[in-house]
Amino acid sequence: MTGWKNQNISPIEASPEKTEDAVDGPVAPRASSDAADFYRAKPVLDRRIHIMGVGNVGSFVAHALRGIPNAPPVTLLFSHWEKLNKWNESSQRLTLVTDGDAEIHDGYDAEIAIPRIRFHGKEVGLNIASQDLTEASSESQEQAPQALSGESTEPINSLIICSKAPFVLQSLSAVKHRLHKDSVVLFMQNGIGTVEEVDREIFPDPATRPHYMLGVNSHGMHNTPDDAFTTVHAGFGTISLGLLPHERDRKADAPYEPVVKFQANPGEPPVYPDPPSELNPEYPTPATTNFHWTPNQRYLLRTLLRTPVLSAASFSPPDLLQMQLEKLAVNCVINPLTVLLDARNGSVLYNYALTRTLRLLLSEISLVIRSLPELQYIPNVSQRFDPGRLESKVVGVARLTKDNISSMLADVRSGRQTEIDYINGWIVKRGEELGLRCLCNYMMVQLVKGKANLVKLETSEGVPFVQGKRREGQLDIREGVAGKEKL
Ligand SMILES: CC(C)(CO)[C@@H](O)C(=O)[O-]
Repeated sequence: MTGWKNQNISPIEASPEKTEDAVDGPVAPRASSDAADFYRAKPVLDRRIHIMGVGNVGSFVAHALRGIPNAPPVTLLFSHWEKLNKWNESSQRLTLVTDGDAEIHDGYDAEIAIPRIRFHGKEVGLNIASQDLTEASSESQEQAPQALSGESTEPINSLIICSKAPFVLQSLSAVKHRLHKDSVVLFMQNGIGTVEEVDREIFPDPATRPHYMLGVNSHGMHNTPDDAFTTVHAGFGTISLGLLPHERDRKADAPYEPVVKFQANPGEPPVYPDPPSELNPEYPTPATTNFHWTPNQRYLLRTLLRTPVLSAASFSPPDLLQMQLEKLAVNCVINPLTVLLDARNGSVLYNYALTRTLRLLLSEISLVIRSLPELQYIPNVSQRFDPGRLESKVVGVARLTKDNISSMLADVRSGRQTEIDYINGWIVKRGEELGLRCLCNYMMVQLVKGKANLVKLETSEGVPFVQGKRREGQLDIREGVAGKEKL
């Protein structure tokens, strides 16, 4: 062990008042060390939490939040009138089924926020079929009304976005004018890469960009076929939470500085993990892992942490990133393989041909992750992301969830867009940036897309749609079967 610390510390670390505990703006003096006093120092004015993406994860979080003492007001943001109307006609309650017991929570508000279709970084309207996409110009974005009929224009201070990764941009487009620089957006998606897209396309100006948080979920949920507002909590997990540093505070690819884990004797210099033999001049200066929390971030974190069913815990940005990457590695193997095999998660076990396949994938994934500049000075990254250890992780999750249908297989079977671009696709993209060619992962991306296209074709082609009640011998066939002449 060596005493090592980069002399070129970032401005955040250099300013003592901006520690993890600092809040924006003037704060009342801390009269006591009581935690409640500390949190009361700058109360959050708006306790309302908006939840976008009312699928399994969104419903689970919304249900949990309304179950705590002094529950916050929760607004569900629906993306389709059909589902909102269904909600309005229902008892307006969410049900969570755990081990056969149903728990019902109510008191929700509901709003519509219609996803804006985007094409090449621009909003092009609401219905992709009605647009000439090749002629989509920048005008279409400027001319697009900010709020559509029925949509609210009230500011949103705390938003949890649970939409699937490919729909995050469309969904956020619908509320971007309601988010401001002090809002907090908590991202809860599988895969990686949505936040970078949101920065580029929705909030390109760091000065007006909201603050972000990230949630890595390992709870297993599924829906119930006959009730859109009932979710089954099938597997107990955790939600790891943390803030995503704002660009104002940290360069996106700056390595994180190792954190002092041990201080043998008070008063003696801290012991740092083994340093790199010398700092790589190609990387930006290491950034601190201590970032200040804004009042809205702090409020959202605190509320989620006091919601027992979520089993939420908070982590520093580099720890959270590593958890996200571990989950990504597991998803990179189980999700595409179960799609290609059209089989449950356990199918990747006890099959040596598949073990060889997953080892090829993991060797690329491990190399990309271990080469990420962000993790360069974090101790034990090589061991944590060693291909052998990742294989144990994959096998462990496949065993635990052996009877489950992976989320990607479920998407392909029902003709929905998959998250493959944010899973294996992210590995391919980061690999390219680092000069590493990930051919196996690239092939997985293409095979999954190919399989999804095939399923869509098979389910649409030549299948007559029967409308209404048939009398004997009578068959009504709807016009315009995909890929065919009109019948
Ligand atoms: C781990 C996993 C593959 C288990 O089903 C899950 O993350 C999923 O379905 O995406």
